[in-house]
Amino acid sequence: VKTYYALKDFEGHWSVGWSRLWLLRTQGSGCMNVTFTEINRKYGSTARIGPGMLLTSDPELFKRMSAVRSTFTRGPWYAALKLHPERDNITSYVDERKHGDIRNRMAPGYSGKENTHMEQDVDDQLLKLLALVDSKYVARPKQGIFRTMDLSRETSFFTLDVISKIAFGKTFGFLDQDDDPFGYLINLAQMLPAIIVFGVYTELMNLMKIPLVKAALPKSTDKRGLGRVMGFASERVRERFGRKALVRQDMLASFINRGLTQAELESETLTQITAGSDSTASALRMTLHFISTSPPVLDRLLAEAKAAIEAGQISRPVIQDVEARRLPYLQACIKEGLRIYPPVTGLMAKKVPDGGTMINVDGVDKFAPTGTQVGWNSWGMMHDSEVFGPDAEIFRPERWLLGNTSEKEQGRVAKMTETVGLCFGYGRFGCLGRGVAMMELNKAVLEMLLRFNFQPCSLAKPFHEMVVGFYVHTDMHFVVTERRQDSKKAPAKLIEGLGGEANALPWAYDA
Ligand code: HEM
Repeated sequence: VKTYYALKDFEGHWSVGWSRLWLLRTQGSGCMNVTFTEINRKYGSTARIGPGMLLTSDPELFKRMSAVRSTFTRGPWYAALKLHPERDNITSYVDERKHGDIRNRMAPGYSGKENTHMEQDVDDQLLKLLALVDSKYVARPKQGIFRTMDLSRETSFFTLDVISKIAFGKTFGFLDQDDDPFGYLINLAQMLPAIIVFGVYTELMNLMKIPLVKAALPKSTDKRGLGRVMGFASERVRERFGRKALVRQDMLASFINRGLTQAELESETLTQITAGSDSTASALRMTLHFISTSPPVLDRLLAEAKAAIEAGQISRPVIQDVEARRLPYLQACIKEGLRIYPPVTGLMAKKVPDGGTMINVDGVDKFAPTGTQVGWNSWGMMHDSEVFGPDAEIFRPERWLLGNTSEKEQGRVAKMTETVGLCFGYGRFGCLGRGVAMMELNKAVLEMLLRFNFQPCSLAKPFHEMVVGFYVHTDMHFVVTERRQDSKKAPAKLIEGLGGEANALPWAYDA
């Protein structure tokens, strides 16, 4: 009764003041993003979703909670992100001091400033992906070759190989084998729902101390799944220690230089892989999906790219990150892809500090007591028509281009840009891999579309989806054909605005 009354000012489903079952059912439904968005639309920008638990789609509250000097802390929800049986990792530390310390030591490695091979490593993996698509998946009907490609798998293989290459200097080999030899993706799809249950019933984390449960968790000696990937990462870590230690200039080297121990590294590398691959893969596949199913958008993007190639502004065979950031329409497409399908849908719940706090819900101040957790509704935030316009449900990159130079218009685009940046979190919890992710998207979106035409096999059901913090996409079958390189010049009206920084999302998070 006390818990119920503590949050009585906040509206929500009738049961959520008393029980966590509604939250568990919603999170397990496979479409929690949609239900959460309905809740925030119906009950206010911050609504109640469980005893002691709120949900917000309000960008201002989200920024206030994550800001560098905010007194909000991570809520118990974060403990569910502990993937290793014994050790925490950067995403799971609830203790602010420990999180701050490890973050400070890991940020330089993630930023790429100490990793001189990073861009070349991304290029190499992209070229491998392009060659694979060309040799194995391009349909050539005139030669009687009909085949399809599962974009969900290939995009995951690409981001997994990129992250392993830039992190440890060696790829997992997903693209080489064009397969998931470890059963990693299947195992991840099984683990994510468990993380959701632990996020709701955090006390269940104690089960991990039971030897039988502990034995079932992924470990580096496993032959398959997440454990096999952990094993691969552990081997790479081991190579850097001892008498004949391997010396390389990459993320791992940067972490070691900042004093991370072998044990810390083994736990962090698994997080690096899961945080760094799935999010970017889903952004890439969904952006490709939306562009290739919107012919006017595709035409305009290709026109911009071809004009830039003709003007010598794009390196071949792979565009450089800095060049991509100067293409306004490419940037608009990438931001629109992140917005329409924000890659992280987990609650990332922050905790109200001692003394409680006032939360403004659509103009009305409401009191949230100490310890209340406030979860994030990323989908609702990115589909907010107040910020993104009345057509927020539609993929329309044009919304990111300035209609005129008035202050009002600049303010509109600046507000959207700031809000879409929240896809990566904010402030002291913001994504450390944002620069890497943007580099992958800048290159892969353009180079894939310059070479290939993608046509979904089924327009009625282009893919299967399960939303469990990340997205598990399967059966995303496309017919891929070679794009004819015609030399016709692109119409000028499609390519205006080249040059400058194109309002790109910043290269790296720099607080
Ligand atoms: C489009 C791709 C990506 C998106 C949308 C994304 C989004 C996020 C979000 C929402 C958070 C948590 C924010 C919070 O707790 O409030 C996060 C944290 C993090 N991400 Fe990403 N991420 C992406 C790609 C990557 C990549 C490629 C890497 C690694 C190279 C990475 C590494 C991390 C790390 C290490 C953290 C934890 C930061 C901390 O706890 O201090 N992410 N990301």
